[in-house]
Amino acid sequence: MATRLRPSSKRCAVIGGSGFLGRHLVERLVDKGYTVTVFDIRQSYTIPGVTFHQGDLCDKQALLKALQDVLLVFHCASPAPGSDDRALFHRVNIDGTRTVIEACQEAGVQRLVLTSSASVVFEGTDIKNGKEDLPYAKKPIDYYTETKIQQEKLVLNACSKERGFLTVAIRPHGIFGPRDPQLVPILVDTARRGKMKFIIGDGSNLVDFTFVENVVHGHILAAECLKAESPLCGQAYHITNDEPVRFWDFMSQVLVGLGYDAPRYHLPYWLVYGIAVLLWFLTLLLRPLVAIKPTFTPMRVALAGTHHYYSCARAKRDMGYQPVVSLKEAITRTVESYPHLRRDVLKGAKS
Ligand SMILES: NC(=O)C1=CN([C@@H]2O[C@H](COP(=O)(O)OP(=O)(O)OC[C@H]3O[C@@H](n4cnc5c(N)ncnc54)[C@H](OP(=O)(O)O)[C@@H]3O)[C@@H](O)[C@H]2O)C=CC1
Ligand SMILES: CC(C)=CCC[C@@H](C)[C@H]1CC[C@H]2C3=C(CC[C@]12C)[C@@]1(C)CCC(=O)C[C@@H]1CC3
Repeated sequence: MATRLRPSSKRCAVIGGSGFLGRHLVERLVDKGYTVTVFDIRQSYTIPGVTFHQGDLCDKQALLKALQDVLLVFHCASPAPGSDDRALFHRVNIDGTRTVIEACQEAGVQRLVLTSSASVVFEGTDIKNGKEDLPYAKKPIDYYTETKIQQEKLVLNACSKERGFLTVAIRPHGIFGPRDPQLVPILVDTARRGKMKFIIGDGSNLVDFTFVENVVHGHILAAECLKAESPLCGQAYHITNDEPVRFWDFMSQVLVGLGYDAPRYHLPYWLVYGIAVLLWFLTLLLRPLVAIKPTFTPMRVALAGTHHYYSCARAKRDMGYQPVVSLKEAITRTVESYPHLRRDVLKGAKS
């Protein structure tokens, strides 16, 4: 007679495990001896021992198949923040997250760790050493932020010690590192089109950029500390590098590391923001005729020209979090991981 083994606490599923953060998380979990199942709309790699389930997280039946015998779930799937598709954000981040919660509860999952974002409190104005008790943004700066807020509320409100279903949300900020499809590639593309000459504002604004391995470390610590008697239940935690840096110094270090010039000329913040808003309206008006994707969206200008850095004191206190990779080492490793984006290599490929 076949005997069914009891699900192990080292068995977990990563929803969004094919993405940038998700894949780093999967790799670390495997290193730590976890048995990992990935659920994602696409499969972008293979790792021996990791099981892949390709499907849409809005499909409960597909999720239920992937969550069999799983006690711990990481949910780090989301449409890309750069997409301007409100219906898609709503469907995946809000309706889809509701489906994830229901599927977890039906499958007997005990712990759910959500990747939220520190931007849930960002309204486009300065945040200095922001704590988790800041109110959610009343006027979210884009559809991404609007739906990340709803997503986080859904997950935290689902936490129930009575039902044995515990939840926690990790709020990283400005994740970067090897294989990131956003920050470095967009930066290099902007520089190659000659648009990275200008500093928006006076250049003194401090920002958190968080190395992906620190974000992964925060997620795993949260999962391992999430117990019925722990303070983590139903709470949100900032996870950063704990080394706020001037936005334009960070950008310059990455650009110079890859052989591009650092931005030098200053432009007034409100002028650039105003132009970005005008361009955004224009793209909306022209959308039926042409699809334009402006580089400087109001969101990016706000992120580039304001202070936005967060305290991770709560994560230090409740889960003993400390960044495992310093900002200096993280930038070096990131720059080294993009040899194909170096100016000399791209120039050579063109000629
Ligand atoms: N990058 C950053 O700076 C920050 C990110 N975050 C959060 O971290 C998480 C991970 O981000 P990141 O790794 O950068 O993003 P990625 O886009 O690299 O990863 C997300 C993954 O989820 C997949 N996915 C999207 N929609 C669905 C769906 N309906 N069903 C199943 N899978 C789906 C994506 O597939 P596909 O690529 O095909 O869409 C992708 O593989 C997100 O929740 C994001 O909001 C928070 C703070 C900062
Ligand atoms: C001004 C300019 C063109 C800069 C290029 C870099 C930007 C693409 C990044 C700088 C800050 C980044 C960031 C995010 C995406 C990439 C940047 C805009 C997020 C919006 C990703 C999703 C989040 O949850 C918050 C991030 C904040 C920082």
